[in-house]
Amino acid sequence: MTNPLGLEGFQHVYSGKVRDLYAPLGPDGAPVPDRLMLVASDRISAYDWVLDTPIPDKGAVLTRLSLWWFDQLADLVPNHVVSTDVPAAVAGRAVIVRRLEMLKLEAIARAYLTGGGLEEYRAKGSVCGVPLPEGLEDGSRLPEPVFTPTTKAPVGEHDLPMSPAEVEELVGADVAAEVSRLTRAILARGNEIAAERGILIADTKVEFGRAADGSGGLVLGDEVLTPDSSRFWPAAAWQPGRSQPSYDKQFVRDWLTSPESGWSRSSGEAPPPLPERVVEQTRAKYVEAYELLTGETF
Ligand SMILES: N#Cc1c(N)ncnc1-c1cnn(Cc2cccc(F)c2)c1
Repeated sequence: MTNPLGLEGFQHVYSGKVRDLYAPLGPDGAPVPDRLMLVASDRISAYDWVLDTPIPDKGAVLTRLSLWWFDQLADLVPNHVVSTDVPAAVAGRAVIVRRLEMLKLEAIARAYLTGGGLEEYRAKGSVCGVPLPEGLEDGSRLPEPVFTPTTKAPVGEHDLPMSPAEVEELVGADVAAEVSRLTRAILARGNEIAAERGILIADTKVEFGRAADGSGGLVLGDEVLTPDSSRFWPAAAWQPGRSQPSYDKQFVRDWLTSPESGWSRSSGEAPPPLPERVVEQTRAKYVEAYELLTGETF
């Protein structure tokens, strides 16, 4: 398996849209059994495309934000973070984590109604089997966060909504209830903190695993409450009844859908490279979100 970043002592395991997974190698050249390294790239995706143009520092900003959230949530749930002692080539945007047996589901919670949840609500008056009040619109705040899990689809396929019964069949009733409780609690805590700082987190996707030896309970893996795993909205612009502007991707979306880009979503062609001003505006939004939420300077 090729090693895209040429990281000595690491074996490339998997590449997602914007992140990569590596296995640290031991002195014998074999993967260290209970460790992985998550690397966040500067890649950005929009309209289901990974864009050609990187956003400088995006990987580092989102890594630092996720680490900060793991700390804010440590009283709620243990996490997989081991250290940030990583190769210089990925310093600041990679994390050494405990290797877990990951649950085969995307644990999603929604605090505001939009996207796929809104579509289901409009069709059924409920989301993932949870009845919702009448009269909700795009962007409506839900009475409390709703657990709306999906499958982890193979690459190139779409994740599918899971009913409570399907989650219980997959992981058992007790673990299903705990995953639901924790996912909703993480989003509620995230919004308690973010709303004070001008950001609404409409929904979020987290991943849980269990220690490989089966000991202990659920461990929070992956990344947590970043603009890549969650919908971030500027609180000041919140207006139910329309599509909400994205905190971090609106400059990209606006340019790609403007005549200036010469691109059409329906063309099936890859989007063109982003102009430098859009790159700089987008980088600034990631840094702004990090600094507002954490109170730290990037
Ligand atoms: N986190 C975590 C994790 C863990 N602690 N133990 C075992 N497996 C995983 C794991 C497997 N896939 N992913 C998703 C993912 C994340 C980051 C980059 C990617 F390319 C892909 C996470």
